[in-house]
Amino acid sequence: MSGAAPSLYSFPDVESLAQQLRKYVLNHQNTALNRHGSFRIAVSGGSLPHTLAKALLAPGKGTAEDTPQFAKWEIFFADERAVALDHPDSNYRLIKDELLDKIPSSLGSPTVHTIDADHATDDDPTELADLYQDDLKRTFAAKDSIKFPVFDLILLGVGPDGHTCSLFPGHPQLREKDAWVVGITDSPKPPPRRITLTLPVVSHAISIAFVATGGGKKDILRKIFDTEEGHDLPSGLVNAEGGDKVSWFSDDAATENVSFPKRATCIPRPTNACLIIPSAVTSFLPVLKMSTTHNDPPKRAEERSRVPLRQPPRTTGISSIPAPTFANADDVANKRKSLLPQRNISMRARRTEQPQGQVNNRNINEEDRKQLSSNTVSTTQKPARDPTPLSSHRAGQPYPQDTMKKVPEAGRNVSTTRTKIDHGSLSMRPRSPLKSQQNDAKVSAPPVSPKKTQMQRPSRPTRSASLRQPSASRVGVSGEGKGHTRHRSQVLNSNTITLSAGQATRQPEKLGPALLKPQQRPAFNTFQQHFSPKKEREAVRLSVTESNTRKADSSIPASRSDVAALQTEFLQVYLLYSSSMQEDAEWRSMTESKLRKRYNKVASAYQGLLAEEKIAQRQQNLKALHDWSVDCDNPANRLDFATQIQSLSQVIQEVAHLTEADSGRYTLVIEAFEDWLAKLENVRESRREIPGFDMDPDQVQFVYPMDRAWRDEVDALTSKAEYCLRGLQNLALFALENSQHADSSALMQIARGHRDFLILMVDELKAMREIELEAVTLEKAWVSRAADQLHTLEDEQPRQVKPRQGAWKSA
Ligand SMILES: O=C1O[C@H](COP(=O)(O)O)[C@@H](O)[C@H](O)[C@H]1O
Repeated sequence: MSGAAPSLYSFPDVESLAQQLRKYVLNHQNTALNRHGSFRIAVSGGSLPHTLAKALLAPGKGTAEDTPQFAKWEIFFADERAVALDHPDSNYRLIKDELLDKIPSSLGSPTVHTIDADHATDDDPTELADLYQDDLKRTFAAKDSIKFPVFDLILLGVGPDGHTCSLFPGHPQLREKDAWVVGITDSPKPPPRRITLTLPVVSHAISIAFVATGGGKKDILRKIFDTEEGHDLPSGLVNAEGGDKVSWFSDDAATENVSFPKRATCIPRPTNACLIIPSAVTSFLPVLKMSTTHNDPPKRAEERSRVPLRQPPRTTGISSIPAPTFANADDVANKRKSLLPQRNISMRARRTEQPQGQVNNRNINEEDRKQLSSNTVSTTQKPARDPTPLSSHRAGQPYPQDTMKKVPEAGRNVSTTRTKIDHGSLSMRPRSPLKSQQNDAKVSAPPVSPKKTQMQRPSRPTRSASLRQPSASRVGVSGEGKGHTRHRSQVLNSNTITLSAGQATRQPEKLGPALLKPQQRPAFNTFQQHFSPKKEREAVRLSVTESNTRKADSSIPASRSDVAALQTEFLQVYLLYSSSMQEDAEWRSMTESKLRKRYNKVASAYQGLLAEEKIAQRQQNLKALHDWSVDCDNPANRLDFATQIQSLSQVIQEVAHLTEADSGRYTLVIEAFEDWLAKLENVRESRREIPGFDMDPDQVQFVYPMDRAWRDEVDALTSKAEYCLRGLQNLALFALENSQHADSSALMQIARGHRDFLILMVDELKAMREIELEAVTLEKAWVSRAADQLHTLEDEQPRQVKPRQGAWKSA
């Protein structure tokens, strides 16, 4: 159980939902392709295919990120009805009609994993489920045993009863802990026989998305998200198990009754936090230890280590080196244990005995294996673990004639991609685990599943030259004095020896006895080459006694073996770097998601408080209004309730007009006064700088009084404000000022706010008038003093020029 909550997205309509779903799916596609080169998705039936088709077939932006790369898709079914593939109830047929048949050829064809058509109508769907599980194993556990497959994305629907996949409320299959796929015969929704992925498989997916639209889903969504009961429903269990890996894409009609916090936009989860490795590097990158997802619940760490790692490239050459997929010794030990799902014995009691053909197949495989061993693996040979003819087939490509047969067509000319397994042919299809164990007891042949430990290792001479191990004769052929660092497993210690070609001599202190017989050096395996933990390294110093080819450029590695070793170094550094990058990205995304959750929690708590506050405020207002109206009935009040309300509303309106920014009358008189005050300050400042009356008379500045219009306007506004104030103060409402309800009501606060504002307005208007009068008086005094001083001066030193008449005289 993850503990974190799923995301519930609610969009106004299916169109906007489809847009976001497209982004979400393609985001997962791109991440998956970067991680392992294919996109492994499971889809449901019901209403989902229609919405999915709307999302994926819509014209995109034309960018690579916004383009479905169907050729790299592996489509599985989250559940399937046990009916023929062309039956109207078939989920395959549904997705085929809605989506597959409509994919433009330019986007490629997905590989679609259908149920086995031959068993689709069996009375008991157990075999059908097992065969589908086998198909999953071929994709997810081709190389290694794993506990559960890890889908890149599972798209689910939800029924009105809360079922998802074909997991129905209260059904015993909900408790399945080991099997990947189970059959049911008693589905409450027709048809009764079905197969379905199990709950642990669903919850192991990297991401899980439900698509639920329309008013028909509103009750079940409310139940799932808002009630205790909903947590036990199959879809509620997916929420609980998947936690924040789960996203719900719904429309407003479906979420109408849900109180659980909804989101209106889908923020794509940073699933592409993984390092994007250039394809040039991945082509020879031995393994990228991939954390399946940063969302895996921590308690599954042990399981996580078993999930399939990066798929090996399918080409040979340097990329054909078998990639070890276990990071440590424990894992290697684990590898020997079967982690494949073990079906509960009682459930399997009904199963028929393993047909004899299975044993034959094993013999054939064994023969085949021997033949493979005797062959030299060429650089163009397919790796032994590559899909056999039984592996899934790409839509649109021809099927191998001998290993499949066409599935009946559902009205259109589309062939299914399910391969038909011919038990008489060379079959590597692993049986279900229990069967395998039973057969292992009967047959001494090795298990059919091509486990890596049993696989033919490509013979060294044919491996790509660039990664070929240095042969004894090549060890010494290194750059002149340019030994490079190697892992100890690569370095052959010896006393000084002259190599067979007589070309290089090792320094005695660097070489151990092992090099005395360099040819007996244990065969180097590719696991060591790439995965030996970095050991203490020593530079191999070579004293080259003869070099006919390396003189030109000592910076170029001496031989292919040097190149191989350098590549190894590079890859190890690269792996270290990439894993630290990935850890960092995972940490960031985890922190981000924690923060987001915390933020959402606070935000939704705040929203809740606001809503409560609103309700409380409304009640207080109603109460205050009521009390006010009651008070108005008091004969002491001259005005009736209606008149008082009107009077309050007039005041509110008047104040709003007067104070309007830029054009309100009160605003304008204030602005004019502030300008005048600024000039007054300037004049005073200039007089402070040149004290007394020493100033050149032409430079003298004077303070002019405000004009008459301004004074009249101030007086008029003062009267208006006083009038409004009187109107307000006459309201009976203020008699309730100390009453418990009315006092804190918005109504009272508004009335009180206006009253206080008007009081301040009157005060301010009066203050402006007084300041202006005082300033003018002071100015007159200053001018008269200046005039007196001038006369005195003139009497003492008669001047030629009489001072100009002061402008103040005109004031
Ligand atoms: O029977 C099924 O129903 C569910 C829900 O279908 P919907 O039409 O209500 O969306 C579906 O997810 C499942 O695949 C299908 O088999």
